Amino acid sequence: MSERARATTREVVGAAVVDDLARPTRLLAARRTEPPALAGGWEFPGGKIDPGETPEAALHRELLEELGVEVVLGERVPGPLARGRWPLGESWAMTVWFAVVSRGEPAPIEDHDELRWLAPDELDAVPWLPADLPIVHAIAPHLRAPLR
Ligand SMILES: Nc1nc2c([nH]c(=O)n2[C@H]2C[C@H](O)[C@@H](COP(=O)(O)OP(=O)(O)OP(=O)(O)O)O2)c(=O)[nH]1
Repeated sequence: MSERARATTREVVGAAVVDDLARPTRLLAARRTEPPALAGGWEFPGGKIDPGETPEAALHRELLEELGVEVVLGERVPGPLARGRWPLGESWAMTVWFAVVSRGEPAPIEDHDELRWLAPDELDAVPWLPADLPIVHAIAPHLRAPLR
């Protein structure tokens, strides 16, 4: 990453929403509706941090706006950049937390048109945004096969 890109890195937060923080068996994926270049790609719900907002507050706000849920945040999914963030192209970086829903039922209210709970063997079943693939692969070993 160039010095210029580093100087202008924009901060994004995302949630790896799972069914259970202690024994996760499913990961929630959300399909974007915009912008056109990203529409149809699957991602971690979340978004940009507003000025003056903490990353955690931004994530709670985004999940309420986008999915209509309150969550409890767990550990971060540590990425390769400073402060454990994940690169999103040249000029964006995303911090990702495991999260579990504490109130409400996730629905594609804003910015998404479909949600899917993915079991470990379904993680590759949706076309993730390219930058998200390494994050999905980092999460995969944490997911256990659901009890049937
Ligand atoms: N939220 C989210 N954004 C991602 C992911 N992967 C990825 O490349 N991105 C990109 C897409 C966008 O360029 C940027 C985040 O923007 P966003 O559109 O989600 O942010 P926002 O909800 O605050 O949007 P807005 O208010 O500016 O419209 O990061 C991901 O997993 N989750």
